[in-house]
Amino acid sequence: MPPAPPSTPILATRGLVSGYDGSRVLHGVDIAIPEGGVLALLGRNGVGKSTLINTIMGLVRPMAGSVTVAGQEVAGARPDRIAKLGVGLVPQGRRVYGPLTVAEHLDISDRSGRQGAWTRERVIDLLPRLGERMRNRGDQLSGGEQQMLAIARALLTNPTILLLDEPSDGLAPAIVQQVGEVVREVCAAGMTVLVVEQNLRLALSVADHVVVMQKGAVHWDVSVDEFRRNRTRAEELLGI
Ligand SMILES: Nc1ncnc2c1ncn2[C@@H]1O[C@H](COP(=O)(O)OP(=O)(O)OP(=O)(O)O)[C@@H](O)[C@H]1O
Repeated sequence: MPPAPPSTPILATRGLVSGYDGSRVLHGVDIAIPEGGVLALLGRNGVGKSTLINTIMGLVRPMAGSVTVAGQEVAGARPDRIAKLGVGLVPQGRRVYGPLTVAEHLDISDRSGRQGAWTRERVIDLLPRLGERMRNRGDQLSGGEQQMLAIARALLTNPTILLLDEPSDGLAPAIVQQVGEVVREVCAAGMTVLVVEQNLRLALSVADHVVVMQKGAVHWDVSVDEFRRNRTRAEELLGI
């Protein structure tokens, strides 16, 4: 029997070059995630992790290279088109609007997102604290609650691929653990995930694959098991 053809990754970049005002931050990045895969994107500050996520989402315009979602080329497409193809973003810094209530945030995602299995009931079931805070404004929420809201908002758009940019940033250790549990549940539900995360323990607890970036390029692309076996190299690359 001939060997089965390699399955098309659901999210892939090839030779992706991107940056700001003509200056390059990404110098030809190749990543590929199979359906249901969870990739942790690691690297020191400023290597271009957020730039990669924002370029995939269409928020930063690529200068060259390709981004494909389920085989469809989307490099240079607008963020709303990329979202419609099933890419959801939990942005760095959460981007919660102070004057809007939790319910109003969720209404916006409900209206603008795709229909699917992530209903409001399911999302509140996953994030019960938000259910208790429905009438509270964004600026009345703790950092952890804002992060939960950012995750809820993205899930309500029913993505098939979720991009998470530093979900544990600035949170107390107990809250980091809660965020980790939520991310693990979302992954266990079969979501394809690309997560940028400084908290190595959290990153390795959710991911099956690791990409370490250096200076705008992929430096190391390995399974989590291989990463754990090369602890010294990992520490050297990440400066920990
Ligand atoms: N909006 C922007 N305009 C101009 N330069 C930017 C912008 N955003 C990021 N940069 C620059 O691009 C480079 C990569 O930043 P990026 O945020 O992608 O890195 P990162 O790996 O996500 O780092 P961190 O962990 O600090 O968030 C940095 O030199 C940064 O100053």
